[in-house]
Amino acid sequence: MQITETEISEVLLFEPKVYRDDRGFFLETYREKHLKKVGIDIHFVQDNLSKSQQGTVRGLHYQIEQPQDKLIMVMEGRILDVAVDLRRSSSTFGKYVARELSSDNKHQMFIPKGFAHGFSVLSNNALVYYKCSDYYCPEGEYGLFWNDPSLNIDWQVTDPVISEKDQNQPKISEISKEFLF
Ligand SMILES: Cc1cn([C@H]2C[C@H](O)[C@@H](COP(=O)(O)OP(=O)(O)O[C@H]3O[C@H](C)C(=O)[C@H](O)[C@H]3O)O2)c(=O)[nH]c1=O
Repeated sequence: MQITETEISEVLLFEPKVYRDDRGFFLETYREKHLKKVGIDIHFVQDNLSKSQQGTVRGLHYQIEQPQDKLIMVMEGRILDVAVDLRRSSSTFGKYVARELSSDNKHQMFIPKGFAHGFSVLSNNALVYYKCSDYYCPEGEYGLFWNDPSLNIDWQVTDPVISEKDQNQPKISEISKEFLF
């Protein structure tokens, strides 16, 4: 497993070793010791799987109560995965990391607590599987408007498919500090 920092150092890109042979391929999707090796001591308690059509944008979401670290991977298709820094004291507050994750490149993104997460679907469909270090807490879940001009995220999709909930999320400037990290 190759682990590299992104331009926001706490957001990491994981590149698993892929073993290919005449039958296909094998890779280990997760080993706790790989996180420990880079000083991350967390325990994932919930795994999620979502399927989305081309052009979907899911997010940007985060939990204040029961904040979640996430390890994102793509089982089918191609997404642009985005993490936005919502840590008020961070020098990269309001900045984001975006990486293409796909069933072809098998790359994974580790997104720690303190970040909002979202993704856009660049292929016909995308099956996105991710591990979370705390449980879903609907009453503690908050969102950030996907198309906030101050973030200026290029989701690489036209006419995005967005949930009504996500169309009505606040811009970062509209979020009061108790709903930030
Ligand atoms: C997130 C979640 C949702 N649900 C239920 C609640 C709704 O009835 C249904 C769809 O939920 P939602 O529309 O919030 O799903 P997404 O838009 O994919 O939300 C996710 O989008 C971004 C990309 C994230 O990183 C979060 O994990 C999560 O917020 O699943 C659950 O039962 N458990 C869960 O952990």
